[in-house]
Amino acid sequence: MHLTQDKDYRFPEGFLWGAATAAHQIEGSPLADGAGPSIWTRFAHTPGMTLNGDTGDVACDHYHRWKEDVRLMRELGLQAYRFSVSWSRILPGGTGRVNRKGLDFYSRLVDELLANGIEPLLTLYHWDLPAALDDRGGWLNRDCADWFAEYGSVLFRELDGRVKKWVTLNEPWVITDGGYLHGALAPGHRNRYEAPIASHNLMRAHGAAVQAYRAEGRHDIGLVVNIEPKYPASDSSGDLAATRRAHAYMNEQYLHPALLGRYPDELAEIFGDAWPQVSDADMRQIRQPIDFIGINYYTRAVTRADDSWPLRAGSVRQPLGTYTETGWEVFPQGLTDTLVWFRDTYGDLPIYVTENGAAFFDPPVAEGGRVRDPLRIDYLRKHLRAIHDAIAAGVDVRGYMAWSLLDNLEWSLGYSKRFGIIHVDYGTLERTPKDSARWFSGIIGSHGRAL
Ligand SMILES: OC[C@@H]1[C@@H](O)[C@H](O)[C@@H](O)c2[nH]c(CCc3ccccc3)c[n+]21
Repeated sequence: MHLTQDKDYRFPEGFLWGAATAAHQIEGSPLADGAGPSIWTRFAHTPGMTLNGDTGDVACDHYHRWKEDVRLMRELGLQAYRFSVSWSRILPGGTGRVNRKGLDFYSRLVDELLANGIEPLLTLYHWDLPAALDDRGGWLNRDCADWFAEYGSVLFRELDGRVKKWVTLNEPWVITDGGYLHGALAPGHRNRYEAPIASHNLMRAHGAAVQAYRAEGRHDIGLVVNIEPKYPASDSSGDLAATRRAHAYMNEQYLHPALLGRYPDELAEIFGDAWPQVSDADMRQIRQPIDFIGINYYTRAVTRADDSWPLRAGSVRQPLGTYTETGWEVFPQGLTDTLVWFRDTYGDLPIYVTENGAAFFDPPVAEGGRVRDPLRIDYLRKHLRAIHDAIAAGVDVRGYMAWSLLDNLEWSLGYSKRFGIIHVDYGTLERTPKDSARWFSGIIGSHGRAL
C-alpha cells in the first residue's frame, strides 16, 4: 500500500497547467468600444436578479487591466489560460456587422499571452448571449445554430493559428437548467417545454460551429461540460431510478448527442410531453467529430428520489462531509470516477479538466500582502491527486485549468463567492496572489512532484 506522502505524483510530460476565467465575470466595461449588451447585462440590471444587485459593469476591470493579469499569469508560471470571448463585443447585434474594436481587444490579449509563453484556450460561449439575439428568441430559435456558426467563423478567421484550442460552449447543462428550466440564470425562464428545446438548439449550434471550424480552422476544437457524478443514497429501487435520471439529465444529456449521436432514454421519461421530437438530420449535425472534451468538476451528488420538479431526484447532504462556501461537498474521488467513467463510456478522446476549484471564506489581505487560503490548497491538491489516479488508470487527461485565476463575479451570487487563486479587492481592483497561487506555481514547476 502506498503511503500518500511517498507516492510520486509527477504528471506526464506536456501536461498543460493553467487557470480559467470567463468574459462576463472578469472584464467589466460591457458596453465599451461599440459592444452591444448581453443577456447578463440585461439580467443583472433587472431588480432582484442578482445578490445585492451586483452587475458586471466593473467586475475585475480586466478589460483595462489585461496586461497586468497576463504578467501575473507569467509570474505564476502558468502554461495556459482558458478565457471566453464576449459575443456582443464582436457582433454587437449578434449577427452581421463586426465590431473591429471588440476583435482587437481579444487579438491583443492573445498576442500578449503568446508573447509570455502562455497558450490560449478560447471559449466561444460562456453564457453571455447578445441581448439582440435573445430578442429574436435566443436559444429557442432554431436559427441560433447559424448565428453561432457565423460568430465562430469571425473568430476562427481572426485568431486561428494563434489560438489552437477552441471550445464551442461552456456547460450547456447550466445554460439550460439555469436559464430556461429553473430561471436562476439569464435569460431567467422557468419552462419545462423550453428547456429541452434550448438544450437541443445549443447542441445544434455546437455542431454548426464545429462544422464551420473544419472549413476555416486547422487546429483543435471541443466542448466543455460540467459533470457531477451521482451516487445513490441507498440501493432502494426508488433511489437507484432517481440516480439514473439525475445522471442522464446532468451528465449524459449533452455528451450522448455530441459523441454518440443520441439522447439518453431517461430524458423522455423526465420531460414527458415536453420532450421534443428530434430529426436524424439534427442528430447528425450535433455529432461532429471533436478533438477533445473539457470537463468541469466541482463536486458529487449523493442522490435519492424526491418530489422535485421535474427530475424527482435530489442530493443528500453528507453529515461527515466537508463543504465549500457554495455548499458543494469536497469529494476528490468523484473526479477520478468521472474521468474513468468518461473514458469507459465515450472512449479515449483526450480530456482537459477545464474547471476545478472552490470558494472558501478567504481572510482579508494581511500585512505584507498575504492571503492565507489553506482550504483551497487542500482542495486543489486532493483534486490534482485524483486526476493523477485517473491517469494511472490509463485515462488520457491532457491538462488542468484551475477555476479561477481571479476572484470574480459569480453570476447571480454576485461578488459574494471568491474562487480565485488571486485575490481581487473590488474597491481598488488591486490583485494579490493568494497562498494557493504560490503553491500552484510550485506544483507547475515540479510537474506535480510536490503534490
Ligand atoms: O461556480 C463556479 C464556476 C462558475 O464561476 C463558472 O462560470 C462556471 O463555468 C461553473 N460551472 C460550475 C459547475 C456547475 C455546477 C456545480 C455543481 C452542481 C451543478 C452545477 C461551477 N462554475
